[in-house]
Amino acid sequence: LPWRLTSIISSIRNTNFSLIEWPVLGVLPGLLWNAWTDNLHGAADRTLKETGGTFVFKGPWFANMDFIASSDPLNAHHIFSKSYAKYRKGQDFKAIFEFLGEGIFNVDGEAWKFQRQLLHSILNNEELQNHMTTTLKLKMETTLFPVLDARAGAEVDMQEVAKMFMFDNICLWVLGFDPGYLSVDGRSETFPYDKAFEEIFEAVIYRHIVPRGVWEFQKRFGIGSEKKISHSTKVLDEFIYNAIRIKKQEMQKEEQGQQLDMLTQLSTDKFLRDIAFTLISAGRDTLSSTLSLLLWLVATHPDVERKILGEIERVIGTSRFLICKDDLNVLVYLHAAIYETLRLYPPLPFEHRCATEADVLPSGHKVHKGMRMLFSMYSMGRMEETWEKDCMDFKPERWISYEGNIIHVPSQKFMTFLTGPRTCLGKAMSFMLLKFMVSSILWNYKFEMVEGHVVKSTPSMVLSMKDGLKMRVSKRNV
Ligand code: HEM
Repeated sequence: LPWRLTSIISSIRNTNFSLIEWPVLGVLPGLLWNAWTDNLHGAADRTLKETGGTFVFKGPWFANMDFIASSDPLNAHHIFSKSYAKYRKGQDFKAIFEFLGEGIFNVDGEAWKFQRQLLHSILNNEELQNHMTTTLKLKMETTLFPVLDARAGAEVDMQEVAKMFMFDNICLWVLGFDPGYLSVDGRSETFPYDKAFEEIFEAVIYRHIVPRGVWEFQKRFGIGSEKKISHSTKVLDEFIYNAIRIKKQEMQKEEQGQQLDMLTQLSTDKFLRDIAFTLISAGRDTLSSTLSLLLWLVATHPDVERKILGEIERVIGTSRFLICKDDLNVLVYLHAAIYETLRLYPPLPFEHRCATEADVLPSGHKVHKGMRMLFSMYSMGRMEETWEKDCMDFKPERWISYEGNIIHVPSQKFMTFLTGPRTCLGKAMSFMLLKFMVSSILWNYKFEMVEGHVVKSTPSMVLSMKDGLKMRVSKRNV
């Protein structure tokens, strides 16, 4: 064990990971787990910086675990755009993310094309977007603001509030009903969905760092994180299937016993479940993660807060909320602050692909067929080569041109929403919703960090704060 420990530590420090003697059944996964869990994405970032942006990880020959990790923009362009056909999600991705079923994140080829077209038209529908801002405003007025009023002066975990608030909203938009998770009475212990998502997203990281055979073995016998993932998937499935059943019954009633619409007829409950699960996971965590990280960054950068408030004042005037969607276009500094948050803290910190054939990356690294590619967006947002010497500073100004417009950064350099044909379909919508929420929240409430609270990240597929975001909230005199 001491020899292995030394070799593991030196491998982690060295530029090339070559772990030939991998004690597959537990020892190394456990060590790596402990070494990395404190700041997994930070550890990956440090290693990528030391290796010039790309390294090869060699697992034992029998475990099929070799992968290339990279944060190099040229490699990003190659993998996600130029040679896109050579890099697919692949069978490993599908197995790791099996809870997404046949949803868009998990499929390639024709199935992906079909869902992309379908979701593109749904997410860009103006009527739906207007409905979303209307319900969001209503939810802020009737739930979020009363919750913040009730807790004024007390310690509030704003990450938890953001998660509950986004979960209610996303269910309203995707499933058509509001589960009422966030309420003035506080968190309901009988509401297991938040925990279920968290357990799944943490277990996904585990599935990335242990050989497939190991977690499949654990899954078969219901051991450790695999037990949690199967329980959590069941909990969420029950919730979504139930919502689909109620929705279908309502539609049937509305149609007075006639046939349901074509899509509902064509779609099986399983297909609707996969799409709903995908949209809820795509929207809930990315938006709540950005919202809480932005609140934290604003609270710890008073100059940024002052500038955001100055800009909002010019648009909102004496009301509590933005009046119309067009007002959002004027909020350039807030737009830049959101970009800056997403650069330093991408809600989805890494991406995963599988090579369908042998290839050579622009960085010179050889790729063999079936090899996994892990791409760190977290590290990419912190590269001096792209973001200059002050890359670690939170500075929304870097996104604003001399003329006062948002500077366009090519997506292979700012990859928070990915680049290439599989770019996020919810980017424009996310900016709209975030600007609408953040402007109203910051205009009405002031947030200060609770003394001594340290913000740390969890080892999860979605960037999230380990001990929450403890803040003190007070009402502003608008
Ligand atoms: C700050 C917010 C968001 C960020 C940072 C973000 C980021 C991403 C990333 C990195 C991907 C690529 C994932 C992959 O290929 O594995 C993606 C894909 C996607 N996103 Fe987002 N997302 C955000 C919000 C949303 C929202 C609100 C929706 C809609 C409800 C959405 C819908 C989608 C869809 C449907 C895809 C799949 C695209 C495809 O595979 O062709 N996203 N997003």
